[in-house]
Amino acid sequence: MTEKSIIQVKNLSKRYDNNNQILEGIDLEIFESTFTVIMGPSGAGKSTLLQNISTMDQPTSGQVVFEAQDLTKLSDKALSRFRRKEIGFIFQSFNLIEHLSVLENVCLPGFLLKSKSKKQVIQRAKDLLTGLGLGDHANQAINHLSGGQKQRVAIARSLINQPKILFADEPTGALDSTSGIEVLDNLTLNNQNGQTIVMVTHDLKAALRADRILFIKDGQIYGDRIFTPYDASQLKARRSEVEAWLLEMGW
Ligand SMILES: Nc1ncnc2c1ncn2[C@@H]1O[C@H](COP(=O)(O)OP(=O)(O)OP(=O)(O)O)[C@@H](O)[C@H]1O
Repeated sequence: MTEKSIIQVKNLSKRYDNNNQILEGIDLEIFESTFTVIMGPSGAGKSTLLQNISTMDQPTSGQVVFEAQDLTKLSDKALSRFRRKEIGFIFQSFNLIEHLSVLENVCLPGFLLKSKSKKQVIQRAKDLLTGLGLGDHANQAINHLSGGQKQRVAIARSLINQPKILFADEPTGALDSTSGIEVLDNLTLNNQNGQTIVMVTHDLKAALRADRILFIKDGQIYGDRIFTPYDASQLKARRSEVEAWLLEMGW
């Protein structure tokens, strides 16, 4: 695991309008090229934490620092550019645009960022789709794809602008087991190539891919454990190790 910090979360709290305190005084660092998984009981605040770290939502108090900038202080315009340029996001429900083709979906964030020519964006999109086994589907309509294919399109879209961090909220939650494994294999491969990933999941198979697991309980970080990087040949031993720790956490 590298020790270069990419995001620092300082004393972050989140309270919704109905006044419930969801997250309380979270301090956390995410390190470059790591694969961090966030687990914990339903309603513990996992997605809220992900949304607040990734700037999809604003904390009630505290800081989220990225390259010496406090993201909670950015203007809407700066925040919007930050999101396009520096982060990718994958959702359980894919969030693809149904009336655009596969290729158009993947290219869209690249066209919006405008840091590369259209030709370069299209070429990168095609390369990403090929790498994800979707090279032959570029011109297909989204609604002709399976769930697993849709999630792989979403991965390609999330990577189009070479984000510093990829956030994923239950990316395998709506998939059958085989498609889920394909998506996890793609995420693992990207991580092995240096992509920093932070993923919320309930799925033990997904959690096994992590080199760090945060366990959230009652809006706080209850457990934070480093594991060796994922190695498919050591799956059985890893499963026992992760499962034992999660049981200790009360999973
Ligand atoms: N926009 C919102 N307004 C009010 N309360 C909210 C909002 N979003 C989430 N909550 C509440 O915050 C708490 C934490 O929700 P969150 O989705 O972060 O939990 P989670 O750990 O991801 O749960 P799950 O595993 O069930 O998805 C829950 O009680 C939820 O009802």
